[in-house]
Amino acid sequence: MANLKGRDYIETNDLTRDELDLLLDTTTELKEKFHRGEPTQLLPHQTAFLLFFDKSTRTRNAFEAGMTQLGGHAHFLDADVTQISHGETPADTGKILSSMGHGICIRHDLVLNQGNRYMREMAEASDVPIINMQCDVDHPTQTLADLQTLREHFGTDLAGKKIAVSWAFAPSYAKPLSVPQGLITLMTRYGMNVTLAHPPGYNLVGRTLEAAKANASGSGGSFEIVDDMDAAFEDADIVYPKSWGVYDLMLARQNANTKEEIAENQQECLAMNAKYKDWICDERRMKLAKKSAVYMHCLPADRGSEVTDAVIDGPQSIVFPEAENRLHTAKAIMSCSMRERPF
Ligand SMILES: CC(=O)N[C@@H](CCCN)C(=O)O
Ligand SMILES: NC(=O)OP(=O)(O)O
Repeated sequence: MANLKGRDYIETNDLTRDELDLLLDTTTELKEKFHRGEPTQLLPHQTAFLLFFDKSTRTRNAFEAGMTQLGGHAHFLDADVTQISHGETPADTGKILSSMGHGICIRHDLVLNQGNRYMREMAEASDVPIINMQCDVDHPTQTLADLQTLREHFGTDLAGKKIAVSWAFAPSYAKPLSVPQGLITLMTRYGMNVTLAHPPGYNLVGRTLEAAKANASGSGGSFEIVDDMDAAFEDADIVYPKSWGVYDLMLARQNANTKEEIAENQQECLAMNAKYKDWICDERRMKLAKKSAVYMHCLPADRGSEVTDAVIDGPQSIVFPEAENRLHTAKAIMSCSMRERPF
């Protein structure tokens, strides 16, 4: 029987199907109890540290409210106001925090080759579970909530469903690559037919593409890459259009040391994005998908650029139930990793 006590949750690909299913079943149980108003104090007196290198609305609040509902406390840490900003190492930070609490949750997503490595180094040194609240490789608490939302909508057998994970135009900022990477890696585990679409230059990290291919062949699903948003939407059951940054520029950020260099990198990325303003999810494109298709987005969405108001506020959109599921999955991940099997 699957048991995740003491385990890290850094990439969904680190877990077996049974372990992922345990998290999904626990999510369902916790969600039902939440809506019935029943207590779920599975982690009394426990502390989870929430360490953020980047902004958040959903993730922070899902983990903070979630930990309160589990009977424990979530302690928010802005990396900029800790000694991390003076160079204290992930190993030392992890050792200290794990001597004072029961779990460490981290968001470190903005630069390729940094966030995932940071979490792995901290995990190596710390005695408590490390939970990835978004890194450069994966956003596994988001994609688990997405999978939960799909199971609620379509039922637990998602094999054969077509999901279009497409790049979309955004003028706001160069968004991380981790959501599309996490989606193609996880949805292919569940036998889904995953189509990834993006303009040239918006490729994803190679090892996540390899994982998606391997996962699809292992589950009887499929994985393909196209350069045309319409083709991806054709006959899809699920569309998940969202923006992400230019691969080479996201990689080059590793060498950007000053605020000015990062701002320049951001401007170059937005200038490239502006070439593809027609990559928007609008009502015409939604008609290419199945009539029964659902629209998803991790949020925040750039309204009017990534998606029209008519689509995101329309009958096919499931973005708000999807966002609510961030709470229930966060609780499932914390309770399964920070104690014995709860149910
Ligand atoms: C962290 C960030 O700024 N952007 C995130 C939003 C949260 C994840 N769904 C992104 O679009 O990937
Ligand atoms: N979807 C998501 O992770 O949102 P936040 O960036 O607001 O946490």
